[in-house]
Amino acid sequence: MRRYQEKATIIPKRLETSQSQQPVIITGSDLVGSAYHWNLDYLCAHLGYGLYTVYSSTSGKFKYYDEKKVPNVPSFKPPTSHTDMTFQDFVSILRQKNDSKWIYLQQPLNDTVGPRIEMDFKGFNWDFAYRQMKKNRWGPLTSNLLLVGMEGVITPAHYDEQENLFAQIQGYKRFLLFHPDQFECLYPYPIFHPHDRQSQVDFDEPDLKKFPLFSKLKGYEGIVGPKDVLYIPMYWWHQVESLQGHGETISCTFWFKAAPTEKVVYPLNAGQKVAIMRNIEKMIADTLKDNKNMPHFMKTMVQGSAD
Ligand SMILES: CC1(C)c2ccccc2-c2ccc(C[C@@H](CC(=O)O)C(=O)C(=O)O)cc21
Ligand SMILES: [Zn+2]
Repeated sequence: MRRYQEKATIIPKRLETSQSQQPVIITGSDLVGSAYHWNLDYLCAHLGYGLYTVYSSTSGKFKYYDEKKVPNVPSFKPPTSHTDMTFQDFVSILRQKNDSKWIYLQQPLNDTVGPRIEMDFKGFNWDFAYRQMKKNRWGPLTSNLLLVGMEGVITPAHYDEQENLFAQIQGYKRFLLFHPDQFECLYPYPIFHPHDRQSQVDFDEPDLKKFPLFSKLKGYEGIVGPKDVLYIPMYWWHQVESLQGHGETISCTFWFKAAPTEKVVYPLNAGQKVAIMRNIEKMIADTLKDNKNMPHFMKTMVQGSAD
């Protein structure tokens, strides 16, 4: 990933989250201590023969897209494809080291896994996870995603709408994180677009004519290795690269719903403004029914009141 900017703030290392919705790399939590022995052979032997969703990309970049929104953009060409296969098949493709084919397994950890994996899963440091949940007033845990990525894969810049404790089990991942207030430097796709929540800017070849504020982007950088847990606050943009030279990466995410907003306190924070922008954009799209008119309609709305 070409360095898009000279200096990035290094994500601080702590023993647990602070209540300030700031990213931290948590060390020593043993959140997934019972999975430190997970490697490809162990997972092959114990994950069972369920089918796993495996994404493939010709570019090494895995820009997520929402299949339900593809009809909204007739010209949309999916940048990745996915198939379901057994973990054993995934590992044999991974080991073919065919460098024109990049693959990335992502799969909710559910009850199809074998008894050994279930035992490891039950052995996670749930006490730590729930302590962070209570301390930060997050909502309930919604899912744990198992991720196995080929070295070099990149998940381009996007934000998620849940709080995330990202546990690294094997390999190294470089994270670039950006505060929600960097929204205008990252030019998200429209909500109705399949790439909703993703940045339109290609960090390797940024089109500064089309996206001039990208050069003003300021962010955080951190490398997570085995046993590290990164707290990715909701609405924070992140781009993730599985570092070359350290083999495949194995990660597990812990996604929590947002904390309930009791009393709205002014001034609103950047995350709240993103939520409001999303709600307004959804209302306009529902009212207009025709997504093509959205940009013009919203520009008219703003320019109309420019004077
Ligand atoms: C790219 C991929 C495999 C994917 C394809 C299709 C649908 C969803 C996803 C998805 C969701 C989460 C991640 C993990 C992480 C990025 C990373 O670690 O690479 C991240 O963004 C997060 O933890 O929030 C990765 C993926
Ligand atoms: Zn994400």
